[in-house]
Amino acid sequence: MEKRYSTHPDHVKTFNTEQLRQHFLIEKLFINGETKLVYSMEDRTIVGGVTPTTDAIVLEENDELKADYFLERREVGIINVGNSGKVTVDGQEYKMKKKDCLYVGKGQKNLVFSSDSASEPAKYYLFSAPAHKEYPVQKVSLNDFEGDQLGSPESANERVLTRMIHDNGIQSCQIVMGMTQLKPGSVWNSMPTHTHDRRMEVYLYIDLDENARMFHMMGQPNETRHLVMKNEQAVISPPWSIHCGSATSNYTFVWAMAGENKQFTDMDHVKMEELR
Ligand SMILES: O=C(O)C(=O)C[C@H](O)C(=O)CO
Ligand SMILES: [Zn+2]
Repeated sequence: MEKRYSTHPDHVKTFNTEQLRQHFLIEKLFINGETKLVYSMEDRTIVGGVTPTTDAIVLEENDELKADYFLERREVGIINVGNSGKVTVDGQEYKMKKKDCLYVGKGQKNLVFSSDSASEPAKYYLFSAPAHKEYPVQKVSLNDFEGDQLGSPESANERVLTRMIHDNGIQSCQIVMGMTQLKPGSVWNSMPTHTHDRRMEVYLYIDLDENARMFHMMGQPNETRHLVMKNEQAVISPPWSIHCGSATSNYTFVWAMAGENKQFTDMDHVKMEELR
């Protein structure tokens, strides 16, 4: 499991492009036939990609966790961003279409991931955080929700935000997770921007054309930086950092947070005049 340490905002100011990418960007999450896991010290979250092809993949316990099994002290939100497949949780099978979301709580021992087609595999995006209590396994599909209509075509940020794991949805200890879909012609996400010192966040960009690029913004509001990202790449946002971006075409992104306040609306909005 790859490890990423927490960073101090004063240190991040000194990073060049490569250092910024090493600390915050997750370039390749989905590798055919493999599990890729990144342990971030930001709220002790784990970001992962599981891409089963011919054989099913079992989510193994990891030596770094010093646990008997992966979810001994953790919970996980799983969103399939690839083709259809199945996830089996302690013998119970869940069919997973693209953009279906499965929450698996602390204490579930055996997670097995498979794809319906080896040549067009499912791609399971995982976001895990420490958990103190067991919550039931639950599955939802994107079309179970209407979503919140945000932005406007005039501001190039017309989008539908869907909360899946949150206070009034699937219950969890720490995880808040969902996705935002940008309408054609709209390219800006999360503007006006915000921070939330109470929790970290990860954005995974999907449905982005192969030749399109995302210019993801991060940093303290008065000291911003950007990362150029491609489809299916993820970026870690420390609690003190803004997180927003604009791409050269529309896209979808999965957002996932963990920390001490699960209220989605707990955000410190940044005034445009503060941005530098
Ligand atoms: O489009 C948006 O705005 C978002 O999706 C914002 C994220 O959900 C977020 O950053 C929540 O804290
Ligand atoms: Zn946020």
